Amino acid sequence: MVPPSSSPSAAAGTPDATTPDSGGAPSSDAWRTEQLRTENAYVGGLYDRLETQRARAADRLREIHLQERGGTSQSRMERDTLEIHHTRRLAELYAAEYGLCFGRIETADGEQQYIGRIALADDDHEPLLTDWRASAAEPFYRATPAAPGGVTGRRHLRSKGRTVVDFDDDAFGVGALEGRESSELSGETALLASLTAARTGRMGDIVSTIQAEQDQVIRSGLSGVLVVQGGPGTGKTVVALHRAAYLLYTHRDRLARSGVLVIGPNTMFLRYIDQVLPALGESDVVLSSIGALYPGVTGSDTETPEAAAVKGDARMARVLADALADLRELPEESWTITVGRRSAHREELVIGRALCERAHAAAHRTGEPHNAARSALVERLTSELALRIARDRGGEMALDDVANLADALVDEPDVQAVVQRLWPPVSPERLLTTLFGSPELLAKAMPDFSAAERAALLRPQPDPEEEAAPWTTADVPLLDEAAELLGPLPGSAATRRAEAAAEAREREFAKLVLDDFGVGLVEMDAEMLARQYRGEEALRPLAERATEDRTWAFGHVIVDEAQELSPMAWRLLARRCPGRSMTIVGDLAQTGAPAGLGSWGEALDGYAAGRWRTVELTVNYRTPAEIMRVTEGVLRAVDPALAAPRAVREGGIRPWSLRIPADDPGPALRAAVAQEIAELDGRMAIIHAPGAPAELVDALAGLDGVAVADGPAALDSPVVLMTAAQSKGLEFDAVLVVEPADILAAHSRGANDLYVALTRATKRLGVVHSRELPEMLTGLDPR
Ligand SMILES: Nc1ncnc2c1ncn2[C@@H]1O[C@H](COP(=O)(O)OP(=O)(O)OP(=O)(O)O)[C@@H](O)[C@H]1O
Repeated sequence: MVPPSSSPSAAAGTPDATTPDSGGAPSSDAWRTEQLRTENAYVGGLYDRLETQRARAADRLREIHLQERGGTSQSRMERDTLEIHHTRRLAELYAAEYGLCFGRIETADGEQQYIGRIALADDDHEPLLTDWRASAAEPFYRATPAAPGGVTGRRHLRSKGRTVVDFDDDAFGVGALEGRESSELSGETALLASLTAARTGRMGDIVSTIQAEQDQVIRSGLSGVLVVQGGPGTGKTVVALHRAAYLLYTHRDRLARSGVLVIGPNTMFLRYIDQVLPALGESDVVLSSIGALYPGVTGSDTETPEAAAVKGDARMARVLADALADLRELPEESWTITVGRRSAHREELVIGRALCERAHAAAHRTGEPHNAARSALVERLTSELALRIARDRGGEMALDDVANLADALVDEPDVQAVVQRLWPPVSPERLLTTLFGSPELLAKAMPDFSAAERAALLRPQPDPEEEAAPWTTADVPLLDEAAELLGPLPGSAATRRAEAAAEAREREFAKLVLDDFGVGLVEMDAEMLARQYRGEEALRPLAERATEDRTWAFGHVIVDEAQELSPMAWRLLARRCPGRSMTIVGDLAQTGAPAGLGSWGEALDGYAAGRWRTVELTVNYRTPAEIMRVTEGVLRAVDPALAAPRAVREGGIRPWSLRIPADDPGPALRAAVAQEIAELDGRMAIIHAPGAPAELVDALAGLDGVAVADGPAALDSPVVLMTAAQSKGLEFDAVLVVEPADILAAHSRGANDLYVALTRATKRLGVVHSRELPEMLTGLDPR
């Protein structure tokens, strides 16, 4: 319970708490101290209430745990469901600890409403705290001095632990204070404090300082495809994650069953963002990169840009279908086989091309994927052969006998060999390996690609004794496309794994059932068992179930750095989101991938024509104005028509450049890095062109805290060495760009990569070079 002295009505009792009484000025120490005392009393009451709620949820959980494990399976299921519910609630209540309440609004009628991470009410259901996602909280984020929408005052609270240590007031309308400059930023002081705080290697949430244009994106409707275009640092990533939390809150019934998928460019980025949603109390979200969307495979980033571009090309869908068609043989004229080798009815059969074509047609007519359609081919082939045998034997043969004969033919080795040639069972892995290993097949299936493009895909057939080359990220959409064409392969490793897991779960469930009813006492109806089993299955965490299932249909898909996705990756995502409820977040100026996008229509017109809308974010929260000025020429080189987002602040630190000797760059580079480390408060990235950074690593060897970005954990180091492509989506207090001319020259989208590298810093930017500085880089102070 909130203590009476600090109840909402008591706080409202100071009619305009955001303005001073007649004796004080808004910034007078006495007035601020008094305001802080009032706010602390209220917020203290909210924490008491939070504790009460936690204790209640913990008690409920304890009661559930104390219940006998016995009872019917139905009652155990109910118990498990309740356990999940209360565990989740408890997690939510704990996640809300930090910054539980971060602001309040006041309306003309004197009503005050406190806004926080979750909703809290007293025992009479009187609201004490409004959840930031509730529609009632919208004015807190949307009100501006120009469009206050009934809000007369807004206060942002800043806390340390459970104590409110400061607050900022935005004044509106009639209550606006004279002489105070009105800013279009909401909670400016809190915002700037958060933007200039030292980075930790993990993205944090921004619930307390979401800006109006960002709030519109977050609360945009669920259906259709929302494209959020915005330059570097405009908050696209953080906004997309808050949108996931908002959508799960607002459409819980729909999305809790199907889940939300968030796609990021690589595992390092996923690690960078992975604490945002848990901090907002959300767990039914799957974070993945495209390279991890095919169960059982983790795509590596070892692809050449040429191969990645070809593999991402939309025409590859047809190439795979043609390559598959090529694996289905037809005889030139006929094949002759022997059946009944071990019986008295040994006979030779001629299987002509026309029969094989009819069998192929029967399989195609099913409309099933390749592996599933095989049985129709077998049926057609064996029944025609059985009829022929019956006719050849003369005399009448009962229909049942013909059917039995057809069944027997299925097991004939020669018939099986024919079926194998006509319609071999194929796994996605085998289809790709066969295609990439055969210049002839590549030439046949890819007539409209150049010889160089076909050569980019060629790789040696793996020696059966040796481990095959690992699959790459660009292979994953192809594997998925192939899986769609082929359907599951009975007996494949992936199917066996899934079957084994399912069997284990079924056994566990069957054991429960037997425990309930006793062996042999009750005959369970199979359908009932299955229903019960599906119930158990639903209790497994959604993220686990969705990740294992290639055919999972997500309720909403969020794609970050979406400009990097190839047409084949878009096809894969469209399959994962048949309802086309998506949020697409990106910046066409930052496209670095060879198969990446030139326009949003390229990706979306094919899947969601007339169902996608675009919004633009225009303010750069990350990069100070001094650094953005350095990037102006680079952005022009990317595309003269593009406009940079407006930097929200000057940083006060001039970006610099340092020329180092070309013949022995090591010592000077090391000295420059050491100097930056000495200045560093937070995290730093040293960004270089693609290729082995051996000399960089050598030069920096022994410097404290320097790590190579070879995995997500590298972000825990104070200083990370990475390529421009790896730095996409990340941010650091300081950035050192090494040899920008090499980044520019690395590939056709080098300017885009350089733009990305230069815009990663929140405070300091240095450029170290031994070659000429590219002319497009201006505004650097030479050291
Ligand atoms: N309203 C806000 N309050 C506090 N911090 C914010 C706000 N909006 C953005 N930021 C911060 O600005 C930084 C940039 O945000 P984010 O990474 O989401 O931008 P982005 O548009 O995805 O950038 P890029 O395209 O360059 O990767 C992050 O540190 C983010 O937390």
